[in-house]
Amino acid sequence: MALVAGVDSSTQSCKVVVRDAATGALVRSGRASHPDGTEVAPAAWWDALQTAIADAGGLDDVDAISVGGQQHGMVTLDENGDVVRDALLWNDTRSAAAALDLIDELGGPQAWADATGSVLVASLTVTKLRWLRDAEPENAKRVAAVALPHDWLTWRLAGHGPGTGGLDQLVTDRSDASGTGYWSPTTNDYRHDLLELGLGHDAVLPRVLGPNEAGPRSAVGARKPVLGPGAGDNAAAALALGLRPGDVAVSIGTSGVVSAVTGAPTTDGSGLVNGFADASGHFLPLACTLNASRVLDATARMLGVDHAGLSELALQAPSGADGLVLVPYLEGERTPNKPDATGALHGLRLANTTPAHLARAAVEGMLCALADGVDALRAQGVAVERLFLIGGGARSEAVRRIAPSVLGLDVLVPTPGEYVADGAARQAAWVLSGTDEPPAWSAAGSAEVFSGAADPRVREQYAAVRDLTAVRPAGL
Ligand SMILES: Nc1ncnc2c1ncn2[C@@H]1O[C@H](COP(=O)(O)OP(=O)(O)O)[C@@H](O)[C@H]1O
Ligand SMILES: O=C(CO)[C@@H](O)[C@H](O)COP(=O)(O)O
Repeated sequence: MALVAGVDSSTQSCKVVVRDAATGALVRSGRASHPDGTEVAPAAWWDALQTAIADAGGLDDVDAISVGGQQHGMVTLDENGDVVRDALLWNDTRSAAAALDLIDELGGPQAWADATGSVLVASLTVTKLRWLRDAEPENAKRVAAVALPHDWLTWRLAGHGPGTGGLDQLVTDRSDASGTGYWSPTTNDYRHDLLELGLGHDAVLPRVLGPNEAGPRSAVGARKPVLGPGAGDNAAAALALGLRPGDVAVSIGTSGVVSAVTGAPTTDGSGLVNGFADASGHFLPLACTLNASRVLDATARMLGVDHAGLSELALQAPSGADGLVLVPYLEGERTPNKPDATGALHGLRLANTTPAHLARAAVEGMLCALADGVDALRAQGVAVERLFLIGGGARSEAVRRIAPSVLGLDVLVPTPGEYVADGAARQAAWVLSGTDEPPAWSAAGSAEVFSGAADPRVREQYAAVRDLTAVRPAGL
């Protein structure tokens, strides 16, 4: 039995699954936590990967491995392969002004959407490079190569690292390259001119492998498993779910993501939909919020309950929480682009100031932002017939039961699992097989269907107040 491994190096943790390459059966798994914060030393991801691999029983019997991971994070390397500074993550908003500058310099939002599939916001890597050029020019000058979290971990698994050089051995895939702001999903080419516009000079970029193209061999694991191209986390999840036309994945992790696999690229000049590539050779239009599972975490904390307690409370209050609306911009927001916004509670009355109402408002507010994302995908011509709910937040009973009324469709909840790591494992099996198509197995198993009538009032009351938010006070 050949075994493959898949990794999800996500914002909050690292997960590893080991699966049977032929059947997809889960053999074992492991995990480890990542540090908090939007600025992280990449070494912490490497340490967590080691721990998660050990927790998953090691790689000695594994023949192929692929790494999926959080998108966009800026990993800068000097010519020796040393990290120049801590990575800025996808949810770090300090480059919001740089995004606006770059948009102006290229000729407006549509110019970026046409060139790269996406209008720039602070999440995209090129804006972080511009911030680096302006705020830390000495660091910017030392940058010899730019990678993303999954590229860097793949490179480390191949035996490279601080002091080894070997920048020309960096590899990536279409899906993650498409979130940089200097790669075109339509032409499949880097735009070194846009990289230079951001960073101020050219640099080595990882070679973009095809969806089932073998990378280097891993230095970790007795059999020196072949490394797959890896993927951005959302593309990996789509590969695990085996999304078909009409299927939309709604992921509630640190980020809230609505995405679909399509045969044609999108170039949304409004910026609501990022026109990314997927991990199967197609496209992945995607709307992403900065505020999803942590809105639930924070509300549970405020109420002094755990996730189960929050869910119970939310289900005690009526749909619409008697007019209480939570706008969930706790970390600023990306979709819509409001990097300096804060969250807000609207409609407070004596009748709705209960823990149950607050819990319900948190679940509904978080889901309303995702429902806006579903609408944004529809506006780009994406068919929305089936919604798959995944990510840590999909483990919440309240989220599952309230989602149909807010999203306006039944939701399918696959057996809770690590779909990003599973998609990476499926990619590894694809690379190992050398076939044109990925292996027939999907990791989704059977999905539980949650139904319920749409309650348009919930979205109406949210739409009425979602722009009424305060800006984060200076210095905070
Ligand atoms: N039962 C639950 N209800 C609500 N949220 C949950 C539940 N279980 C886990 N979470 C939250 O899900 C998040 C982790 O999900 P995950 O998809 O792994 O995130 P990420 O990929 O961003 O690291 C955490 O914020 C965690 O608190
Ligand atoms: O920025 C995006 C997508 O564009 C996020 O989806 C990140 O890729 C982080 O994902 P999670 O850690 O929340 O799963």
